Amino acid sequence: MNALPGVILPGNDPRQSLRVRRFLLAATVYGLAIALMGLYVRQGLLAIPEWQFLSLVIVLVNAGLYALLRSGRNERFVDPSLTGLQMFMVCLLMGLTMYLLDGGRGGLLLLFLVLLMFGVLRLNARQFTALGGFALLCYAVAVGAVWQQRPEAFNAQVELLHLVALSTLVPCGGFFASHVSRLRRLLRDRQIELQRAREEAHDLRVLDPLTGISNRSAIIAFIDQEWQRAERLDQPLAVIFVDLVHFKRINREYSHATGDDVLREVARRLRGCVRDIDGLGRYGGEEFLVALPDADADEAARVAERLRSCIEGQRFTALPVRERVRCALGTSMFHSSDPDIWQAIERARIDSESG
Ligand SMILES: Nc1nc2c(ncn2[C@@H]2O[C@H](COP(=O)(O)OP(=O)(O)OP(=O)(O)O)[C@@H](O)[C@H]2O)c(=O)[nH]1
Repeated sequence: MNALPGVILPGNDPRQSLRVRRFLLAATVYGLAIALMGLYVRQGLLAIPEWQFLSLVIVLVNAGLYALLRSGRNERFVDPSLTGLQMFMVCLLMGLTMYLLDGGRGGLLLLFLVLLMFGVLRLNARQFTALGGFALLCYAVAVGAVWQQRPEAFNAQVELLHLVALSTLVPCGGFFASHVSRLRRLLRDRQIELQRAREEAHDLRVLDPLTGISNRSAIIAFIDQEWQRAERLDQPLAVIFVDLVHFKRINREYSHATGDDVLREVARRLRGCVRDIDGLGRYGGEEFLVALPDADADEAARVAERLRSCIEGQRFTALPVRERVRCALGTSMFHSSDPDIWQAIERARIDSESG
């Protein structure tokens, strides 16, 4: 079965693959029906040319459906699983088979019922009831035609029983279809919830809850990755250490909540001052790190000045007009002689203290 993906099944699309798998299962049942018809031929209930004709029609219908699914053209249909179309073909093929048989319709009818039950997997109760009604109609038309044209091949009592048995499929299948479609909805809701929970867990893992930018471990991981890339491509990598000066006083004079607002606003301004490819993270309480891939020392100094004016140049709405937030910035370049990223970060921190 492992060799199937890519050859018989579309290997790169799990939903298409599931549709083709389901189709192949139904095609196997058709294969069984053709084999069973061979027994009918031996019993004299079906003529050889009619068996060949039925087999050819079944093979052509299935080849067409497979080509639609495998080429991806099914995606253009309202229901890309083609369940409605497949069920429609089941009803027509069942009608044709029942018409051509001279007796023993019950046995093959069972296999067609199995094929109809595939509809339960995709159709809702209303659609399945309509399908069951259409199946009944096809059967009734087929045996009605036998009664008209070959009365010797028609047994009223048996056909009546078949029709009654077929009619029980409608409510039973409808019940299963509604149950399965409820389960499908439930599964979809659970998948959405799971996806949301995954995203939240990811955010909790990598984002700083106060500022929404990368947390310490995420910015360190980013720098580590960029450092390896810079080494490989022989490109420069700069880091800027940003420390808010006397932040303790802001907390003390205007409250911790005001301090939080200032930190959030600082993070927002920093984000607005760097490129999308640059890394920005909260390193500690009032300390931030900015990583600049492919930036040399001059570029890092220019960015540092821009960051300073972003923070110091405008007032913070959480603070009185006269109050300004000051910052100390330090820059550093990563060297290939550094044993790890911490040396460059430490150099930037020391640089911020001396500045
Ligand atoms: N509001 C708020 N304050 C924080 C947060 N994290 C750390 N701080 C505060 O930041 C201050 C950091 O103090 P220090 O390390 O002495 O830094 P500073 O007061 O800016 O002094 P210098 O860096 O030496 O200029 C402390 O008062 C912490 O309580 C936070 O999430 N929210």
